[in-house]
Amino acid sequence: MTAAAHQGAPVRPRVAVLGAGAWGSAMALVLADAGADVRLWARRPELAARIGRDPLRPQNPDYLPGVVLPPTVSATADVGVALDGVELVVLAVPLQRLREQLTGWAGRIPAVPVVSLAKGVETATGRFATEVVLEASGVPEDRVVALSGPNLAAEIAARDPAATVLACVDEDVAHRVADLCTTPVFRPYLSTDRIGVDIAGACKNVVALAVGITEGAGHGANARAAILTRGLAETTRLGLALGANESTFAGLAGVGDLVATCASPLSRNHRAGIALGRGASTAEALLAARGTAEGVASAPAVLARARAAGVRMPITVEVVALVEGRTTAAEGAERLLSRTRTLDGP
Ligand SMILES: NC(=O)C1=CN([C@@H]2O[C@H](COP(=O)(O)OP(=O)(O)OC[C@H]3O[C@@H](n4cnc5c(N)ncnc54)[C@H](O)[C@@H]3O)[C@@H](O)[C@H]2O)C=CC1
Ligand SMILES: O=C(CO)COP(=O)(O)O
Repeated sequence: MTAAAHQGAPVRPRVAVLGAGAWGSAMALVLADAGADVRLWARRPELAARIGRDPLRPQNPDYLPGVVLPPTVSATADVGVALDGVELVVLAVPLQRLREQLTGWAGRIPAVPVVSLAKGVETATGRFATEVVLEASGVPEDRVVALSGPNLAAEIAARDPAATVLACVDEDVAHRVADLCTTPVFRPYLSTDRIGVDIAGACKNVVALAVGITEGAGHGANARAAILTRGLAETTRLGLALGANESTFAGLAGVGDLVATCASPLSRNHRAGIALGRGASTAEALLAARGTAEGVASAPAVLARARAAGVRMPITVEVVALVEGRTTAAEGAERLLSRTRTLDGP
């Protein structure tokens, strides 16, 4: 027993956040505010050193400029140090890099809940984020939790109020994770529809690109709302085909995240979409995003998954064509508007 525990001081749970980009760093702040000692793992030793230069005022200016993290966040580039004695592991690595990292950490992840923060589809396999976690880590399904919702990292790091969804097939595990990350301004809701939450998060990035494209092409609020709503309809269609619950798409991880991402200039996918709509190349749009815009890599994989399931996703089709340089925003809009008349809804 430590001296602190012996004297009755509360013992802070220890948690690991693996990935020190914007979202990993913001979640480290939330977990620390909720009472945890957080080990934030950065792939690059120089980033870990920069974050921890002043241990009383840790900062990650490259990803969260102007934000001082709580002193109970410590950074390391040694994953063994990060994982030592933790009650929770949070994965905050961009999706296209997640499998290689998890494979490298094989056998090192302790038997605790593992939370996946990524939103996307792996291009090589068509797998959604928690499917990659399950396959590459060997962690059983009842310990894998998808966290997703309207959660722009900069707003969370500024302690602006927000809600999110924690989805796990075992609701008790989602409750345990919620206990570790609830703060006065960060409120988790629970779900058992892990795959639905994953699908919603991946597809909203593609829809955010489409809304940005519409905006960049100079169209107004009506057009943007049409793309958002019909984007949600095709996302729901895919979800239903893959076994998700329809209600998930009407919740925080569905319409909630779409509204936040499609409305906010903080969204990297939104910014990339605006650039594409103005005629930028995909490479230029990725630079304009200033950070990971998962929708660009994920869109073709979402479409492949939809086609394999026999699901129509006309907006995603046009995003993919534009990202692959096969069409223009104007041609895409014309095709979408001239499609065969159909019923509203998914
Ligand atoms: N930033 C946000 O507001 C939110 C992001 N997300 C999701 O979280 C995931 C991570 O995004 P962000 O932290 O925002 O990205 P980011 O662009 O801010 O940072 C990505 C981080 O990953 C690191 N990285 C790159 N390759 C890596 C590798 N092979 N192994 C380990 N780390 C590597 C980068 O150095 C950087 O530190 C994405 O899937 C994103 O969609 C979800 C909700 C909110
Ligand atoms: O997922 C997000 C907000 O919920 C962040 O969106 P971007 O990845 O587009 O910045």
